[in-house]
This record gives sequence, C-alpha cells and structure tokens, in this order.
Amino acid sequence: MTSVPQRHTYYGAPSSVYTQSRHLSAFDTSTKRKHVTFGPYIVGSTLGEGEFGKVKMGWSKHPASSLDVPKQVAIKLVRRDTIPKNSEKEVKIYREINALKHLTHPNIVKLEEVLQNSKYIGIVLEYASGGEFYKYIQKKRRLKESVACRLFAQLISGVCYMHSKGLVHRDLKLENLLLDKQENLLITDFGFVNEFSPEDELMKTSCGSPCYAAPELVVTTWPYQARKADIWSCGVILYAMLAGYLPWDDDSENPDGDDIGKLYRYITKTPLKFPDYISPVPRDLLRETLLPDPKKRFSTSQILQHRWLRPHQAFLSVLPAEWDQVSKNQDILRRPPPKRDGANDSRPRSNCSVSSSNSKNEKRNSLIMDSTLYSHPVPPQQSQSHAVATPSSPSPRMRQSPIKISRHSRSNSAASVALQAVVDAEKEYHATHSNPPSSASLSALQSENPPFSSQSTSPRLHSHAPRKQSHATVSSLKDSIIIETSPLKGSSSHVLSPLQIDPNTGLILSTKPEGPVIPLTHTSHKASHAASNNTTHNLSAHRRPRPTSYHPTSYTAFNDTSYPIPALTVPELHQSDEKISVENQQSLDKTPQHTLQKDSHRLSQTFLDTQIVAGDLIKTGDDGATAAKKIHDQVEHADHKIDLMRHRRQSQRYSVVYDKLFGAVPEQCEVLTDEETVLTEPSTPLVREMKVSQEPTKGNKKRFSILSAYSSYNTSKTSIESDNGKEKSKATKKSGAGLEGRSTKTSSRSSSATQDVKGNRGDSKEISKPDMQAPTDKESRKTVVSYKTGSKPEQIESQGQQSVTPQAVKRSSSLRKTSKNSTRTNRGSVMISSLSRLGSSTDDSRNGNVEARPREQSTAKKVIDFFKRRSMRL
Ligand SMILES: Nc1ncnc2c1ncn2[C@@H]1O[C@H](COP(=O)(O)OP(=O)(O)OP(=O)(O)O)[C@@H](O)[C@H]1O
Repeated sequence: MTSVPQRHTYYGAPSSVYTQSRHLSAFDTSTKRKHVTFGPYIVGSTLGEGEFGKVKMGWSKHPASSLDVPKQVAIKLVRRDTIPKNSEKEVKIYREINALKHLTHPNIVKLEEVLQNSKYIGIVLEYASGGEFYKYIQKKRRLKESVACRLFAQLISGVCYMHSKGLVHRDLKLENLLLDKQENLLITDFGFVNEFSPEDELMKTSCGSPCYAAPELVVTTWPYQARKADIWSCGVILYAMLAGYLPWDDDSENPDGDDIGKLYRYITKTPLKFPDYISPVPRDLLRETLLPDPKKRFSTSQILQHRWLRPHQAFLSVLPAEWDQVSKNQDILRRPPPKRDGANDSRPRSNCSVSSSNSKNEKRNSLIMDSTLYSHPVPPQQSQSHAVATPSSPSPRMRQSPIKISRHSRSNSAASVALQAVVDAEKEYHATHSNPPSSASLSALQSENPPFSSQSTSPRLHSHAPRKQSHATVSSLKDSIIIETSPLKGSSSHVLSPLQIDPNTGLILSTKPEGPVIPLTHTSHKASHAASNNTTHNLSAHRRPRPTSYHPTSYTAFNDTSYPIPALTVPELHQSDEKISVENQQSLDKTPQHTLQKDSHRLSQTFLDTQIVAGDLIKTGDDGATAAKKIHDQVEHADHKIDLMRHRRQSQRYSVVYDKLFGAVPEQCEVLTDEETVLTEPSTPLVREMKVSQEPTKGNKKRFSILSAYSSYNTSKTSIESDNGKEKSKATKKSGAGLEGRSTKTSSRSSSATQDVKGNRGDSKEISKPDMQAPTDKESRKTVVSYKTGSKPEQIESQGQQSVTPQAVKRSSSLRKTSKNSTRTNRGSVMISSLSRLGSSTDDSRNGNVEARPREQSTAKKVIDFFKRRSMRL
C-alpha cells in the first residue's frame, strides 16, 4: 500500500492568524462551520458542469497572511466512482493534470493543486472570473479587431508555449477558453492534450470538436500534424471572434452541418468567406491559418510574424523558458513557508492526498502529482483572487524585496506578473546588450497596445536569456532553466521527462523518460473508440450550452487499431485508493478528517471560548433563577424597607390608619401606633407576602422564601427597632408635654390591644408585667415561619395557647413583637406616668399614712414640727 503523501503545497497562515481568527465573533465562526469544505478550500457555488462533473468555486480557508483576501479557485470535482479504472475517462483526467502541472503561462489556466479524498478528485484551478469566452463573444456579438487581435495574440502565445513543451491541446474551441477578470484569455480543458515529437508529430487519434477540427482529422485516416491541427482550431476561433459566428457550423441551418462528412467536404472545397466588416489584414491571417492543406497552413512561428499581430510583438516574443523563469522568480519572491515543527504545526493538513514534490514518496510520474513543477516550495499565491476587487497588500517579504512586484492587469497571478517582467527584462536586455533588437521586436516594444491590459509597472528581471529557440527546445542562460521535451517515437510512449540540469552550467544533461511508463496498449483503439462514444454520449448530456461539442472520433472512418494512445503516466489513483479508503472516509461535505480535526481544533477554540461563556450563561440559567430571585427579594426587601419607612412615616402622620385597623387609638400613642401600623398594616410587603402564601389555591409555598421572610422580618424588625429609639425619644419628649393625661389613655389602648391575645384582662398594669413580655424573636419567627410553611393555626394556637384566627395570629405576632418593643415604650410611658403617680405616693408614704395625715396642719404645729426636726438634727 502506498502511503499518501501529505499535502505540502499549502503552507497556511502563520499561527498568529489562527490566533486572530479565534477572536472572531461567534457569528463568524458559526457561519464558518456551516461551509462545505474540500481540503483547505471552502466550496462555493457551481461555476459550470463538464464531462467529469461540476466545477465549483472555492476559497482558501486560510489566506497566506492576515492581510490577504482568501484566494479564489475553481475546483473541478470528479467523483472517483465515475471513473472506471484504466478507462479513457481516467486517462483524460490524468492527461489534464499532468499537462497542466507542466504549463506555466499567463494564458493557460494554472493548476493550483490536486486533492483527493475517498469520493472525489479535486482539480484546483486558477479561477477565471471573466467567464466563458463564447458567452463573451455572444454578448458582444463580435469583437472589435483590436480586442480580437489582443486576445488572439494571447491565444497564440499560449499555444506556442504549449507546443514548445511538446504538448498539443487538440480540443481548442471557444468553449475551452475562459476569461479572467481583466478579460485576458485562459486556455483550459486539457483532456485531449497529447505529447508530440518534433521529429514525428503525427498523430492518428482524432479528437476535438468538428467545427474546430482540422479537415485532415475528419476526412482522412492519415496521421496528422498535431500542431497544425491546433492552428486550424485557432483560425476558427479567430474567425468567430471577428465574424461573430463560426466559419463552418454544424447547426441545422447549414445544409451540410448535420453530416460531418458533407461538412468537411464542403470545407475543403469551398473557399473561406468573410463578412464585410473583417478588414483585409486579419482576413489574410485567417486565410493562412484556415488552409485545408496542413502543409500549406501557417505554423505558429509564421502566425507570430504576421503583421496583424505586430502590435503585440513584444508579448509574443517572450520565450517559453522565460515564462518558466519568470514564474520561478515569482515563486521565489513569494513568502517562504513558515517553519513549523510537527508538534506546533497548526497548519491544517488535509486528508486529501496530493502530490508532493518534496515527499519522499514522490513519483514524478504519478498521476496525482504536485500541482507545480517548481523547484521551490510553493505556498499559495498571495491574493491571487481575480474576483475580489480590493487589491491585497503585498506580503512584508515582498515589500522588502528590491524587485518590485506590481499588480498586473490579470490580477497578480504569477504568470501575469511574469508577463510584464519578461517584457521589461527584454527591454533592459536590448538596452544593455550590443545585439540590436529585431525591428519586429522593437516595433513591438513600442507598441501602445499591449496584449495584456496592464495598468502598472512591471517587475524587473535580472536574467537575460539569449533569444535562441530550437524546435521544442528552449535554452536559456545559466540561471535559466533549459527545457527539452523528450521525443516520442513511433508507438513508444513517454512521459514528459524531468530535466537533468547541470548545477554548474545550468545546461541540460540528459533527457530520459523517468518512472514506470506504461504504454496505454490497454487502451486499444476499440476501447478508445468506445470511450469516445461514451464521451460523446456524456457530452450530449452536458447541461451547459455547447453549440459545437462532439468528438469527431465517433464520426470518422478512423479504424487504425495499431496506433496506441501515447502514454502519459501510470494511473496511481487506485494504488492510493486503499490508503485513502482507510484514511479518508470523508465525503466532500465531510472535509477530509485530518483537516477537519485541525480545523475543528482551531475553530473549536473559538467555539470553546464561546461555549465557555455560553456555558456559564447556560449554567447560570438555572442558578440564575435563584440568583434573580435573591436579587428580586433583595430589591423587595429594599422596597420593603422603603415601604416600612414610608408606612412608618405615614402612620406617624396619619394614625388614623391604625385607628381604622385596630379601632380608635389615642392620638398620643404615636410610638405604638407606628409599630403596630408597620407590622399589621396589610399593605406592607411582609404582610402581602404572607397573604399570598395564605392562598391555598396557589399552593405556592415556596414562593415566599423562608429566608426572605425571615430576613424581611428581621429587616422590618431591625428597621423598626432602629427607628424605635428615635421614636421613643420623640415620644418621651412628647410625653413630657402632657404626661399625666396620657398615661391612662395609653394603658387603656394597650389593654385593648392585648385583649385579643391574652384575653380580656382589663388591667392596664399587667401589660408591664414580666409575664406579659412579648415573645422573643425566635418565637415570633417561629410563628411566622410555621404559618408561612403551611402550619395549621392549631400549631400557633399551641404556641400561643390561644385559639386565634390567622388575623389574630398575625396581629398577635405583630403585637408580640410590638409588645416587646412597646413594653419598653409602654414601660417607659408607663414608668413616666407611674413615676408621676409614684412620686406622689412616695411623698405620701414618706409622710406616713396618707389617709391618716391631717388634711390641714396648723401653723403652730408646723413651727413645732420644725423645731423638732431642727433639734433632732442638732
Ligand atoms: N478555472 C475556471 N474558472 C472558472 N470557471 C471554470 C473554470 N474551469 C471550468 N470552469 C467552468 O466549468 C465549466 C466546465 O469546465 P470544463 O469544461 O473544464 O469541465 P470538463 O469536465 O473538463 O468538461 P468538458 O471536458 O466537457 O469541457 C466551464 O464551462 C466553465 O464554465
């Protein structure tokens, strides 16, 4: 079982970013969690649908830096169970992947990486936010010549680059061209890509779409020149750009369109017609590119030299090696991956297997390979998004770099920046070297119509590549990569061989096929043909409009079975299947487990924090009710206090309240009145609560907390007691005014008040007796509590030894408390009155029998008594 190499092309954000992200709000993280993810990407809406499945929008979950916006990508998701092993479909997928990883050109869609889990293979591509090119033309009806010229130059540049790498697209058509945000062209869909040998580029497998397919592919069974077939397709595309329609269509309006044979006979016999609005110069180019005879047809180099493309000569003169070099430099300029030790590596790793050029298990011929061929580690490009208008800030490293990287019109993709870099380098090269630039090059450099809508200054490269190019072999200077493609001979199949470069000279040492090369003899022509039929069937099921989509292989009389499909690489997908099936039991919706774990750990930090807080809140939810009740009680107690105070004052002021409740009360008994009113006045909170608790229907015995009742009681009592002293002194002061007269009234009132509890004793003096002391606090409390807790009146009865009504008990307890206090008050009051009486009685007793004392003493007697006492003293 082969081990699945860990994804290495993504280096994630520094841990600080994760730390910051933890501070995201709960809302952000919760929304994050809902996202469908695939590896390090959040999967968005469907961009389109092709033969292999849906292409989804994606965003990198972790931007390279906190300043970067998430990179947008297009993820072509291919269900693995729809790819039979060794099928044509499988080969097609891996053709595309293998081809794209070798191609770095601003007009070829960039392969970011390839991920896979148990269900899907995800081909992560550069996002072309400008949409499909054919729709662009449809919208504009036809393109202006200047626009068409720019875009055709881009197309030819990309095709030239591809051919220089020994690859032919074989399915170039409007539907396989996309636009980026700045309306630059992107060649995509490399499913029919193939390698060719410069010496023998003949191919026999016809593929592509009939309307774009060169006649030689359709009408003959002879091997065809692969590159010339691509050029024909480019001619058809150019015609469509300028005319707004295809030169030869297969639609029903064309009498020969529904019959491929007839169509191509028509094509070969009929000279090309042009609408009036196409000017002569592009007509000339079209005639040369759409020549039925491939030998007479223009080659790419001839097209590049055509005068119609002169405005873009500078761009077109950039060599493939220079594109590679610029791309490489661009990668170097990118921020290096942060070093992480295994334990502290917070970078989320995907269970999606990806190729890894750094992996020990690397197999360059693996079908699932690294998305790039860079010799340097390639972190995600910084802010490569085309869709986000806001330019991202350059990384600190980039700011430090003496080489200024500026935003290219095509966002800031490596290739796009490279484009301008090379143009500038070329300028510099020509300026400093003795070799004079070609007139074409000069004129191109002076062009005011660059092929890319660049709006910024270009980066400067310091490599000056010699402008020497052989067929499919590009050489550059020492610091440049020398690229040579391995030839394909006859039926022998090769993969693109990696370059053996002398580290000292930078020269290529050898080119040899590497790794296991399996000629796809297993894909016999029959199988291929069947597959093509299947493909055709599948294509017909495409949902997006495809005016010209079908494959000529199913229509041609192509019956050579001896010609094998040139091999690309060994499909290793199924080797890794087992591993993946064990490790990656996640579907698309379920992110690969490892990523999930890491991400969930990271996200869970946020969630954890949130949950901790939320947990506290939740926790306190139940306790909070109690706490809230306590607070409520406290507030109520405070209210109670206020009420007490208020009522006390009210009672002081309006003793009539007491009178109403307890009958006529002497106005002078303000102190007693005060206390009685407070504790017996039904509107007081305590009494209210007691009243509530008395309601049997509610049965809410717990509603009134014993503690709170007690504290209420105590509070009330305390407040009463504390106020008592003041009132007492006040009463004392007041009593000073009419002491004698009040004492009787007080006694009588006290007597009447105690009658309910102690019976009709009728003796005012007994109030001040010790046995008539008010119950202790404990007793009073007990009474209240027992009543509150539902004790029957009998209990209270037993305590009080009285048969009383609840009201009486209430009053009793209140009165008892009052009695205690009022005892003092009464006592004081009584004492004052008694003293006055006692004072007189003392005087009487001092004088002996008051009754025996003569009512009037004679003056003589008085004098005698005086002298008697005086003599006694003496
Ligand atoms: N890089 C991309 N950026 C934006 N959209 C894309 C990208 N790649 C593909 N699409 C969209 O997805 C659609 C299908 O893509 P594509 O043609 O590559 O899929 P396919 O499975 O290879 O289909 P076919 O081989 O039949 O063309 C395209 O028409 C386009 O709308």
